Amino acid sequence: MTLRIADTFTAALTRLTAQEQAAAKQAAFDLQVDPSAPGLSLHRVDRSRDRDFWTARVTRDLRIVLHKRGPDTLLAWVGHHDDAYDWAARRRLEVHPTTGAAQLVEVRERVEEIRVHATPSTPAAVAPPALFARTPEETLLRCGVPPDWLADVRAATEDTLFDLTDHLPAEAMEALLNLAVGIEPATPAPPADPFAHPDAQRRFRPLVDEEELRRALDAPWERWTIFLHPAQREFVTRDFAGPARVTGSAGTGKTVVALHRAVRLARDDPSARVLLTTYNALLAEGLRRKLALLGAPPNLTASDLRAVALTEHERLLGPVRIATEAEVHEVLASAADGQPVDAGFLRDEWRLVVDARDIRDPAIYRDLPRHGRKTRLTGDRREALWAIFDRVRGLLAERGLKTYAGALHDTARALVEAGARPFDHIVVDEAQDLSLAELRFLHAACAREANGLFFAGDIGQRIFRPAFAWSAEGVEIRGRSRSLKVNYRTSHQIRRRSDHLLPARLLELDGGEEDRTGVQSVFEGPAPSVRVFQSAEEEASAVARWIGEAIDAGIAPEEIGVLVRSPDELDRALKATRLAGRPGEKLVGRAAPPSGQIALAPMHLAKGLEFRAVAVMACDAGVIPSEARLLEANDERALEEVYATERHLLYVACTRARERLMVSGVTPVSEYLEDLLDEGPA
Ligand SMILES: Nc1ncnc2c1ncn2[C@@H]1O[C@H](COP(=O)(O)OP(=O)(O)OP(=O)(O)O)[C@@H](O)[C@H]1O
Repeated sequence: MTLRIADTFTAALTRLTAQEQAAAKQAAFDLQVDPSAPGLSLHRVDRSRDRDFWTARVTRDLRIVLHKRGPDTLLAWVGHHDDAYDWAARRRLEVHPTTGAAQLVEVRERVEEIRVHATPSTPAAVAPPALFARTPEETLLRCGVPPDWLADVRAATEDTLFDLTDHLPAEAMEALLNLAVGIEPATPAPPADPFAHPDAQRRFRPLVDEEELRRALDAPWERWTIFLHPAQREFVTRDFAGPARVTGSAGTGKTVVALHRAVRLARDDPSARVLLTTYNALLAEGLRRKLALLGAPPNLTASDLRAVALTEHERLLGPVRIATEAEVHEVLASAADGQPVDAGFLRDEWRLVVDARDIRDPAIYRDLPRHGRKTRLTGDRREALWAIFDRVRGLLAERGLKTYAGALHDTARALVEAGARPFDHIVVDEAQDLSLAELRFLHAACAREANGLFFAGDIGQRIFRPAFAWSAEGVEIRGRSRSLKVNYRTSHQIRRRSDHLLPARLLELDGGEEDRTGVQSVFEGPAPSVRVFQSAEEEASAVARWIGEAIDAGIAPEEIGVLVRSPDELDRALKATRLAGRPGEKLVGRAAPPSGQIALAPMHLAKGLEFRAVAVMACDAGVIPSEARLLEANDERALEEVYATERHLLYVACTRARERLMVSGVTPVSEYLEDLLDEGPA
């Protein structure tokens, strides 16, 4: 027997109470062991056109809907008795005549309430045109639209297309959204096995053993644990001859790819040492939590980069103490004592050039092309500066200190010299924020070229580290980098508005270009609210009202986040939540939102989190972009960098929202709000 689980089953399971879920899971296990066990009292659903639908008894009132054909059993749905029979009566499992994919299709004539044809709020004179009125039928069929639904699709306008979301198979809906923006459906040859079609693989997953069934049922709301998009699956399973990368805007499932790929590599070769890593400890903790849902094999380590690097340093070079930022500043000041050099310039020159690139030779410093640093330096000036940097290294060594970048460079060198590369495969999440030293370390730590380094990241979300050309470090991903285009996290409305913050194309220093267009969200929600207030009090009251509305709409406090630019604005967030009668909890230095409470967080900490509702507040001029950072910028290039990363930060904050987003500030507001205020074309 082949037992499969449908995504409709996991979705239905999440709608049950915890007690009902436990009972349903037990029944699913019983079914896997013996689908004809008498306790399940199987009944055929006589009202269904599809004679292969059955129900299995879970409790007096709960039923699992099964589809049984030949040796195949599909867990299709679960719910209360009458709902279960109704659900099955309205469905058919069929093979799409054009794509050849297995589909659970809603029977058109049984759907009474479909609004597609009705446009009561729009007078006929201004009714928007039907999107696919002239599209050939054959193209719609290639999208996977079930033949019964062709007429509805033809009648759909921009305003009504999303009404079809609950009725059409998800893959057909996505293909239509693509078609609406000019992307033709891909047409793989129909497979011999309808369940082997990439569209079907997203909806039906064979369960090989009890362990897999347990994992699928333990976290049914995390649908990514079982149902991957074909583009995601490709990144997971594909073998690459060299370093490769998955990109994509916020919420397109890059982390999901990184997790599955790391697990896949570790399972394929139990003797391979696999590392899943990211740039900070909070994000690594998040990865470990998610990895637990996939059942990580023992040869897979998930850890933050700093911890991995310092462990390797200790193994090869002994323990190290990393200088704090204050210690580095102090050493720089002592080394420059008496010299006429600007402290800010010196710090940047050390941090962004000499230490970042591990320049140890004065001749190299003298001849260094100053990409990314616009200040011109004469030969004499470079010599004087070099003398200072030389003293800096001496002082650090005297004090038994290394900078983090310095420790990474030393470890990378030691790894190469010893030929002791600790990992066979390394998967890096949030790779846009890797520093040059970190990339060099990773390159040195990875033993294999094929399937060696794999990166997941979005250059539009680079918020911490300056950009640099990866190819100059021997990491050549060009030709092995592609982006994901389906957004699973944010509603169509929130994604579209947040996208206004970034250009449609982002350039990379290697000469690569990332095209951010053509992304589709899989669901709709209310339009984001972008507001400008006269005072902080007014803003706090409005955010409080907005929180109240979200809670009234059934969103739990822990599903709400209030994000601000920096810890300095957290009190404004706290005030708003107090006014809402739900004082939030500040999320400083923790990975997970507090249970039962609204999370208040600075934007930098929001990476890795997501909430059903997000208020991004206190976006005033001077707050974002941060005035302090702008004042610190020493040259035009540094200024551009501040503007870009602050913009990315706001983008990160807005895209943590799944369903509802409010963005606000007190006048004069941040210049970035202008972009968000503009609703753009619908
Ligand atoms: N195949 C899938 N099916 C259902 N949900 C998915 C799928 N892939 C991703 N998701 C969900 O989409 C959301 C975003 O996924 P993920 O965090 O991997 O995106 P990301 O591209 O890494 O985002 P960001 O760039 O913001 O870090 C998560 O809630 C995840 O559970």
